[in-house]
Amino acid sequence: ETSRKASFQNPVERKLQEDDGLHEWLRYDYYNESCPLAERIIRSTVEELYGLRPDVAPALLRLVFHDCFVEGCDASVLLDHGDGIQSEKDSLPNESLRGYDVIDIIKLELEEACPGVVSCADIVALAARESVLMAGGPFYPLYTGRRDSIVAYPIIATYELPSPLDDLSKTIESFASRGFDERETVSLLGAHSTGTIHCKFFFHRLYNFSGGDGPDPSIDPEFLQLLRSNCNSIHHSSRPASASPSLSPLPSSEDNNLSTILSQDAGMKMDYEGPRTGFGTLYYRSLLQRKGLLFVDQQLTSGAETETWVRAYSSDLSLFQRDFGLAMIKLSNLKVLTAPKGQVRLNCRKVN
Ligand code: HEM
Repeated sequence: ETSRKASFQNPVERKLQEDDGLHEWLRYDYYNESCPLAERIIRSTVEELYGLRPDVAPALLRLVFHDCFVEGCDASVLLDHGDGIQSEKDSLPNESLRGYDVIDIIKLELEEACPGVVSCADIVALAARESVLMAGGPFYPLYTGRRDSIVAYPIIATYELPSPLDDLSKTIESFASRGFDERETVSLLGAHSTGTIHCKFFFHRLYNFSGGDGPDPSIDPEFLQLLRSNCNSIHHSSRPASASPSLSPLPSSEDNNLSTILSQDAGMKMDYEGPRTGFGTLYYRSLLQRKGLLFVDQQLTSGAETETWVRAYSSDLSLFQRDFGLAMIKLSNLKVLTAPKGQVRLNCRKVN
């Protein structure tokens, strides 16, 4: 047992061990005795829900990023406002975060099978892994044994989650502050191969970019026309109606053009060239064709090192899949809480 732990020991474990020695560690199959079916239940529930609503996959993938980036993978993002909790859900970067209802469904299934055993933080990490598979990405092994926080961090969520308007150096700095190098950062953004980006997040690039007269010059001209027409069409909504119930309402419409657009909930599917046909390569190829949706995406081609990785991933799917899997493992292990810290919430939206 000792040698097994030693050989799997990663920096997170080492850090935890140094802290006090009382900690349990994350390990593979943490629930193998307490809830042997846990991982299978999570997999089958995600698969089933994906069959009904394929947009659960991008929702859950984004959720693990927004959870882990803010004080670690502790399900703090799931806590509702109230009872002394100021929720992270209300912070600006989490405005269109979705999937809370999906986590509730998975949690219910697990509570039925093994009450009070499986943490919400593990559910978030494992559900994201299954979502990556559903979206056509790689499988990656994950440790389990994360515990849930008893607080939320709305200020950190507001100021430390990266913005779609960030330039490359800001993005690199932000990911470096969580231990990711440029290669890992480029691979993680490959998550933008799937899901929907609403016009409001790239609208600023289409007309008076950076206070100038014209559009963002880094956008391919034909693609610009496509984006403009997609975001201007009043009746257009690329999001199927069934996908919206857990979305925060967008700002109410006023008479000016921008608010009309915001209220229309219009957006672009990131896999607009076809679903599941290359989680990864297509995203990077589109960046090379100057067809990135978010400013932050397109910026990856503006630095020598990041551009090298964009090129590499655009042509080598297995390299991308390997790097993406490793980066997701690292993301899913950020600053976890292990026993005796934290708790296993009974309801993911509330502390016990
Ligand atoms: C610089 C870093 C990042 C920024 C600024 C960023 C920003 C955004 C924005 C603005 C959206 C659009 C949301 C909407 O229209 O409702 C989005 C969507 C998404 N992001 Fe990111 N993101 C970043 C990194 C990541 C990472 C690291 C992951 C996962 C590993 C991720 C996964 C996703 C997914 C899957 C979606 C689609 C969500 C959906 O369809 O509901 N993002 N992101």
